[in-house]
Amino acid sequence: MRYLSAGESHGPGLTVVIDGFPSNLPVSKEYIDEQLRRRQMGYGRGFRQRIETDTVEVTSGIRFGRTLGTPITMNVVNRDFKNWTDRMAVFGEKPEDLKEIYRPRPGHADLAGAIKYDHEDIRNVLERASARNTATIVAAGALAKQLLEQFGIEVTAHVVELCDVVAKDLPDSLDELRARADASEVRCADAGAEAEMIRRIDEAKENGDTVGGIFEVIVRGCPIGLGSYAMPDRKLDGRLAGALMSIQAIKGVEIGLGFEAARRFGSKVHDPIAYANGSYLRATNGAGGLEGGVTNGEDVVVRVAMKPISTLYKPLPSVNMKTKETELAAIERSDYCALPAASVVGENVVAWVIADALIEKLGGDSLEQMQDNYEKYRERVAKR
Ligand SMILES: Cc1cc2nc3c(=O)[nH]c(=O)nc-3n(C[C@H](O)[C@H](O)[C@H](O)COP(=O)(O)O)c2cc1C
Ligand SMILES: C=C(O[C@@H]1CC(C(=O)O)=C[C@@H](OP(=O)(O)O)[C@H]1O)C(=O)O
Repeated sequence: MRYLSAGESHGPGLTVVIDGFPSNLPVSKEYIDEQLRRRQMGYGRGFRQRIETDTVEVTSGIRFGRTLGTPITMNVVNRDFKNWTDRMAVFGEKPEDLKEIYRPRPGHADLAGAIKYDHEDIRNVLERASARNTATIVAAGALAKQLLEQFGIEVTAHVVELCDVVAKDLPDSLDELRARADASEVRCADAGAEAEMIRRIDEAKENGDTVGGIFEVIVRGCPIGLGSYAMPDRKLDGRLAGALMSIQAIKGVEIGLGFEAARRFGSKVHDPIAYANGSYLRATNGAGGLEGGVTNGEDVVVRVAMKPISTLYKPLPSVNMKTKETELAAIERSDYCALPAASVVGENVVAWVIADALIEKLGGDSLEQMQDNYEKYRERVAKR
C-alpha cells in the first residue's frame, strides 16, 4: 500500500491518493472527518485552526460506503485560501506589491529549501513544508484505522511530556487512558501534569516562544508476525520510525525502552518468555512489542519527540538572503505548541504503517480474503 499527497498550506486545498487499499471495507466519512477534527485540536494552536474546519471530499475508490480496491482520492479544502488569492493564485501575474519572504526562520525548511529549489521568495518553500499537509496522512490513517478495527487492532496516542513537565499518574487501562487523553486539552491523561503543561504553553506564548514534547503511541491487538527480519527495509521498527520521523518537527523515535535500554544490563531489558493457557506471554514489554523488526504479540509502544515550533514571535537572528545583512527571522502566523495535534498525526501514521504490514501478511485484495487468511493464521499460531 502506498500514498501520494499534494497541496500548499494556503493554496486551494490538499489531496491524498491511496493505492493498494483492500476492497469491500465499509468506511465512514464521519469517522475520517472526526480524525481530522482531532488533528485540529489542542491548546497552543494558532489562529489558523479557527478558520479551518477540515473534512474530506472523496472523489474516487469508494462506492456506497465500501472501498473498491481501486485508488482512493481524498481532498481537504483550505478555507483560508479565499484570504490568500492575491498571494497564492495558481495562475496569473505576480502582483507588483507582493510581500516576499527573504529572512529564513531557523528550524524551518526555509533556508535549505530556498537554496535547493532556487526560490527567492521563501513562501515557495514554506507552503509545502508546512504541517498543514499532515491532514492528508490523517485522512489516510483514518481509513487504515477502520481496516485495523476489523481485526481487533486499536491505536492510541497520548502526550507524556511537554517541555519539562512529565505525566506520571497514568491509568493501566488503555480505554481509560484514551478517554482521559481525548478529554484533555493537551491530550495528556494525567490531569495534574495537564495543568502544568498548559502553564508552560502560556509561558511560551507570553515570551514569544514555543514548546515541544513527547507523545506515546500504543497499538493493541497486533498478531505475532507483522514485519520481517529478512530484509532491512521490511523491519517494522524501521518502517515505524521512518514514517514517524517524516512528520514535521519530529526529531526522535524510541521503541519500547528505547534509549533507556542502552543504560541497562541485558537482564533488565529483555522480556522473559512464558507459556500459559495456549499462548506465549511476557510479564514485561521492554521491547515495545517488536523483536527483530517483527511484532511479538505484545503492545507496540513507540515514543516520539517533537521539537518546539520553529516560528518564534520573538525571532532569532537570521540573514536577509537578498542583502546578506543580519536581520531577525521572518514571522509567520503560527502555533505556540502543536504537540497534541502531532500526537493525533502520529496515531494515524502508526495506524497506516501497521495496516500496511497487515495487508502484506494477509494479502490485501479484499477484506474477505484478509479475514479468511487471518483465521487460518490464528489457527496455526495457536498450535505453536
Ligand atoms: C501539527 C503541526 C503543526 C505545526 N505548526 C507549525 C507552526 O505553526 N509554525 C511553525 O513554524 N512550525 C510548525 N510546525 C513544524 C514545522 O512544520 C516544521 O518544523 C518544519 O516543516 C521543518 O521541518 P522539521 O522540523 O521536520 O525539520 C508544525 C508541526 C506539526 C506536526
Ligand atoms: C495549517 C496548519 O498548520 C500550520 C502549520 C505551519 C507550519 O509551518 O508547519 C504553520 C501554520 O500555518 P498558518 O501560518 O497558516 O497558520 C500552522 O497553522 C494545520 O495544521 O492545519
